[in-house]
Amino acid sequence: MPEPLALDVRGLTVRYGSATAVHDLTLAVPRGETVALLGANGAGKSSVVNAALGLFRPAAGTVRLLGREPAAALEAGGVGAMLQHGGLPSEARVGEVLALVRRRYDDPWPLADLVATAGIGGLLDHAVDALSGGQRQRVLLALALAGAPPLLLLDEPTSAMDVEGRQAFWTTMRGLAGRGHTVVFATHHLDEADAVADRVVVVAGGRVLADGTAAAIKSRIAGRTVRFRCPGPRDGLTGLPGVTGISGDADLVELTTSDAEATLRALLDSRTALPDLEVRGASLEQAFLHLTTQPDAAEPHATEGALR
Ligand SMILES: Nc1ncnc2c1ncn2[C@@H]1O[C@H](COP(=O)(O)OP(=O)(O)OP(=O)(O)O)[C@@H](O)[C@H]1O
Repeated sequence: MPEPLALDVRGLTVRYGSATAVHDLTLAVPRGETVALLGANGAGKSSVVNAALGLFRPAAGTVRLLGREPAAALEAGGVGAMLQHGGLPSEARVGEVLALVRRRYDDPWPLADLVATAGIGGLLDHAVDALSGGQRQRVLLALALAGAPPLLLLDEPTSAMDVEGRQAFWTTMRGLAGRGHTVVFATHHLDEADAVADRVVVVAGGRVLADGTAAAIKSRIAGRTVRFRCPGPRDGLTGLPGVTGISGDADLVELTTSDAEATLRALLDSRTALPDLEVRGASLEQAFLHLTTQPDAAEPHATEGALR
């Protein structure tokens, strides 16, 4: 018998009243993968995570976590979750909550290591009501890890963390992935997805728009970007050979081009200087915007699984 998938979502449809938030979505995550769910606000990421955790009964479709129904997988301690609006009991101290949750498991994550891994050493005596947003997320991480679960489902786990907290968090996740844990996380931080995930699933309108490595998704944008400092007028830049788009701020211009060489030749012919010139491949952010702003971005025929 092959090992069951860590996360096996088939034909998932989620409705809130008459509105359909997730349409017939299928997502298969083998054990050991780190998968990022990307999507704009309202794309359906939380709905997928919450349905995967069995928090409500979907309108259609099935979910299996580690080969079991969500409730059974959670009961068995196989799944750790961080929800977007994850609650903590009020009027308790962090250490008390952690002890309570660890007691649920036969073989909990050793306390000292758990505290160090989640970076909450200085918080154990703090009242949960007095935690900052980022501290709260670290405590929620510790609770999610308390049973040393093979599967982690994380909904925007770093949204309230500062840069240092985010870096520490992803170092922890990389360590877990290296030890064979499966990590599925929703995020708006495309840099995190690019740096951490083996696989990126772009969701729009409750459907999978693209599913592949960050490199494969970036390659969906043909061409490269040409950047340079340009405080003066930008007339004619969009008409240069190869240029498919223009962005940037007051000082810096960024041209997307399907033919960087032709664009550069034309720029050098027309300008005496191109200060701070850089030519780069497309970023995941550009690919994401490109994918999610296509007119047919959320139509049923979108390219589910096309990159795998
Ligand atoms: N409890 C609910 N009742 C009604 N509509 C809901 C509910 N939860 C989500 N929705 C709607 O379902 C759609 C998908 O929402 P969801 O929260 O899954 O998106 P998301 O990708 O997680 O968004 P965000 O990045 O903003 O967290 C949205 O249109 C949202 O308004």
